[in-house]
Amino acid sequence: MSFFPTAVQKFRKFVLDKCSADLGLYLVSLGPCDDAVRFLFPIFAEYCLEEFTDEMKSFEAMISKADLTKPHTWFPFARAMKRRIVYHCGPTNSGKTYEALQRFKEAKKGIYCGPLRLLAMEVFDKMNSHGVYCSLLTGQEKKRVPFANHVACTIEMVSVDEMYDVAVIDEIQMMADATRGFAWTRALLGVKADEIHLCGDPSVLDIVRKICAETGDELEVHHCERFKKLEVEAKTLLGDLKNVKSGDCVVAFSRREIFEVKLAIEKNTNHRCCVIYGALPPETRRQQANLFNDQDNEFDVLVASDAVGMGLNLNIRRVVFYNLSKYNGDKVVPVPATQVKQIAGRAGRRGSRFPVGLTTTLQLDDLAYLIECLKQPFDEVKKVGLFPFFEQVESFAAQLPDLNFPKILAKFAESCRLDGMYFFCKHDHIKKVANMLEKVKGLSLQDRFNFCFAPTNIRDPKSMYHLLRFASDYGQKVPASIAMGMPKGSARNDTELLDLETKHQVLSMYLWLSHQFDYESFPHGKKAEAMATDIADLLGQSLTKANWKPETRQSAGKPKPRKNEDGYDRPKSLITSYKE
Ligand SMILES: Nc1ncnc2c1ncn2[C@@H]1O[C@H](COP(=O)(O)OP(=O)(O)OP(=O)(O)O)[C@@H](O)[C@H]1O
Ligand SMILES: [Mg+2]
Repeated sequence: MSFFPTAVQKFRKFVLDKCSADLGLYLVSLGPCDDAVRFLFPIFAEYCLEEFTDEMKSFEAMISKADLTKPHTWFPFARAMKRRIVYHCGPTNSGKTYEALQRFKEAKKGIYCGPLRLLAMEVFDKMNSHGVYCSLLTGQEKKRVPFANHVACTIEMVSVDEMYDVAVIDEIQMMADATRGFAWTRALLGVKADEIHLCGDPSVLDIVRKICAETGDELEVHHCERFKKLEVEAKTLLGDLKNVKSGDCVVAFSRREIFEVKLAIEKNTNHRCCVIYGALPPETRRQQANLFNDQDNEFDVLVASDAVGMGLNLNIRRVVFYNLSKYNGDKVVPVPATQVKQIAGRAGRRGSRFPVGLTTTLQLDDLAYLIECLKQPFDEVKKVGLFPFFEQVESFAAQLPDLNFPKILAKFAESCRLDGMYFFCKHDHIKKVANMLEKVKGLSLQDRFNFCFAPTNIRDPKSMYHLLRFASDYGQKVPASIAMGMPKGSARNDTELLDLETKHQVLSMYLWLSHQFDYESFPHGKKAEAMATDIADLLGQSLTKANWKPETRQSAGKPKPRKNEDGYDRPKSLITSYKE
């Protein structure tokens, strides 16, 4: 409340003038404490209602517009339906998605939604190969298959207007995700399907039960067990990557370490390594996964980040943790147990040549933590994520005509009211983009809101530069060009590989914008799609032959340090542990 400081000042004067000596002594005896607040606050509120009637009315109007309580009432149509919810609950690799997809396949009209484009593509391919016409809908791709009554989409693209017989919401535990959780909460509360199949671990089972009690939906739980137990290999690799074996997936938690591990394994053993990490486009991750799964080639080891934790069908015999700590944006912390379990659980896959899964660590010292993580029960989630729709932000903004978009968002987050089961999702990405676009003219509030959801790597200056350029063109009603050349060939060093990653990212953003906004503003969608496919191929070729020292995005492009006598600058941490 902007009048709060004045109100406090006037109220203090009012109390000093009016209160009796005894009351004064009582207040002094209380001192600054909760009891004093409990005693004075109701008087202060009444005082404000008397003295600041208009201000209080507009404050009340503003707060009422930032009301995120009772989110289940936002979807009256879904509330009017009798929805049957089946929760396929279990650890990774326990057949949850498989079971749900059986019902999806049998449905007359069905929707599948998952956290990654990769998962949506996987279901799209699987259904069409089984003769079930299925369209694909992600922020970047819209593949409409004629006569299709099924659609596979990413969670953010779920329609809460379309009617379905069966809906599958995969990885439902992501409702608790600090940043994206709201997308799953919205899907669960709003999807109009008679039968909804949730797939996930037990961590959100209790809160789903509570939500169903509020929505009046019927809930059935199917507990799924791993087809084969995951076993820990206690002997570890004793710190030596020479002990890596065919079918291993070595997991490292930074892009640099991934390339160092690949370099070390290919230098010191006969194994060749595929590579999978988050900055890679889905097509390239799939290409690397197929290369690894294919037995008839020398690429029989996979080196991957936590991106391997979800979505890819990988025939992994053993997950080897190179280390169990990761940089969380400001410091290096132990990898959370839930993530360790998710990743370790990728080992052993029913129907693959490695049905029994093994997991271990490179270093003996890490083994105890791995075992501790695997033993840890799923911590019960107490709150799930929410984030306002544009309409809610718009009606809130109408109360604060002088504030710009970033300040409106901040005020909304500060003022909004939530029920106990929900939290306001973190939105650093949105804040950063909103602030950057402040200087762009010609954008409506809705344009700004929509641009904030574009898939951008906010830590990559080049990616942010292109987003700013696209938004500026849009604001000036100039058709946005791609303004990016095709690389001549695959990468010869890490700087060029990073550049390919960024280029693909920018094209993927252009595609997303071309679907989000109108064709006239982003007319080169087809060209962007073709370039993205070619770059994904170049990335796949580059990864297969990558044998260079990794850079970081910040250092990439800076003059390379002097080469030493044997012709290349040694990667610091890993190679030094091997005698040349
Ligand atoms: N009843 C079954 N018959 C044959 N194959 C199955 C069956 N259930 C699961 N599978 C196969 O086992 C593998 C793991 O199944 P699925 O992907 O459904 O597990 P999940 O619990 O969803 O795993 P994740 O947690 O990793 O998503 C898949 O390759 C799937 O095709
Ligand atoms: Mg699954």
